[in-house]
Amino acid sequence: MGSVVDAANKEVNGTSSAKKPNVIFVLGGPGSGKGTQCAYIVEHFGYTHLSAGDLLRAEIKSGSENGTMIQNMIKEGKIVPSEVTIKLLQKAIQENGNDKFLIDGFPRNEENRAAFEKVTEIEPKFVLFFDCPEEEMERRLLGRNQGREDDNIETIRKRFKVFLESSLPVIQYYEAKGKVRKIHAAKPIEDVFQEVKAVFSPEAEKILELTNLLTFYLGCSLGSSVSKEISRLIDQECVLCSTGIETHHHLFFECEYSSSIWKHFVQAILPATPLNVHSAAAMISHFRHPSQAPPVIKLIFQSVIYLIWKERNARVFTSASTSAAGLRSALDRLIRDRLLSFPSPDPTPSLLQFYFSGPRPP
Ligand SMILES: Nc1ncnc2c1ncn2[C@@H]1O[C@H](COP(=O)(O)OP(=O)(O)O)[C@@H](O)[C@H]1O
Ligand SMILES: Nc1ccn([C@H]2C[C@H](O)[C@@H](COP(=O)(O)OP(=O)(O)O)O2)c(=O)n1
Repeated sequence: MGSVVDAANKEVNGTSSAKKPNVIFVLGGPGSGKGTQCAYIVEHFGYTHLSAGDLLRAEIKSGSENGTMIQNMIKEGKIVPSEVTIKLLQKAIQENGNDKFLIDGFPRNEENRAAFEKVTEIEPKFVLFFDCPEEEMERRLLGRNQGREDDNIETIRKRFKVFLESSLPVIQYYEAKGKVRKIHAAKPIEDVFQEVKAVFSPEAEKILELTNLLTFYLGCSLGSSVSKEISRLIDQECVLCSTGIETHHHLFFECEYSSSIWKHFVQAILPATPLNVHSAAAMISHFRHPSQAPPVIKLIFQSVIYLIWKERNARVFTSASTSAAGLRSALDRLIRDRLLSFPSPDPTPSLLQFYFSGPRPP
């Protein structure tokens, strides 16, 4: 049976308990510079580069039974069936000792994306998207000079069409999940890499972690002003307790002020004070009975995270502050208002009645 932490990992990352490699999808139109930048990332950040196109071309060369089919599809600028490409990617991942991969040129359509997720249960950490105008990509492809059969103007135009119709929707899918890191790719190689480097910096990692955390709890993707504000949340003193460094873990879970808010719900509704993002997620996913519990618990988590974040911002920007007791009352009101707007489930008691079986603020 999986542990609570396993379940939490699954809830947060969409992965099962087995250690999954860290995957970044590298997407962009043909000739946007994906392969070129991947080589730099490998050198600077220790990733292994897997190019779906290179794996397919190697498969043609190897004389495999699929070779002719793959060759014909590439010549036409079409996308090879997912099962073929995914098998090659899986094999390459398994044969490699590394645990972090740049998967370049994949997923190229919705079928690629859904099949990869289903087969591997891997959710990318983020998607690096090289945004480049068509004229520039065309110029680069015509000058690429690697002897590729598909770098001729007729096939290039077909590949552009496939990119717009099939690949852009995949990027939009990840955009809605807050996972796309867009790079302006029309600049000289070194300048593009400066932008890429910023995405891989330790600071960016912390921002990514916190953005994912807030997106997960608030159940929506975050606006750019929130993302900008999150980027400030690094290595400065916590404004709620003034005794710790304001990492996301500290701010939402460890801080005395925040943990006193969580404690308010312990025993009656929550089994314990959540110590971190994983235990919080595990609590949500493990409360299956009674049926009223999961939505109420999810709402409690969203509301606590939301109000702690709001309180933190009020202190940073307006110097106004609310005591922990005041915040607990505001929280109680917020939760009751939200529960009143939920449709009543059958059978009774309602979500609100379930919530009232918990503690009242002092
Ligand atoms: N920023 C850039 N400016 C000019 N040429 C570039 C740039 N990035 C890549 N190239 C060149 O453009 C061509 C296509 O780049 P490549 O990395 O193979 O693109 P992709 O993998 O996206 O198809 C290559 O010949 C490469 O040397
Ligand atoms: N996921 C993928 C990736 C590439 N392919 C095929 C179809 C693409 O036109 C070719 C070339 O892809 P590759 O990523 O090497 O090159 P470009 O980004 O088009 O320059 O390979 C595929 O069918 N499925």
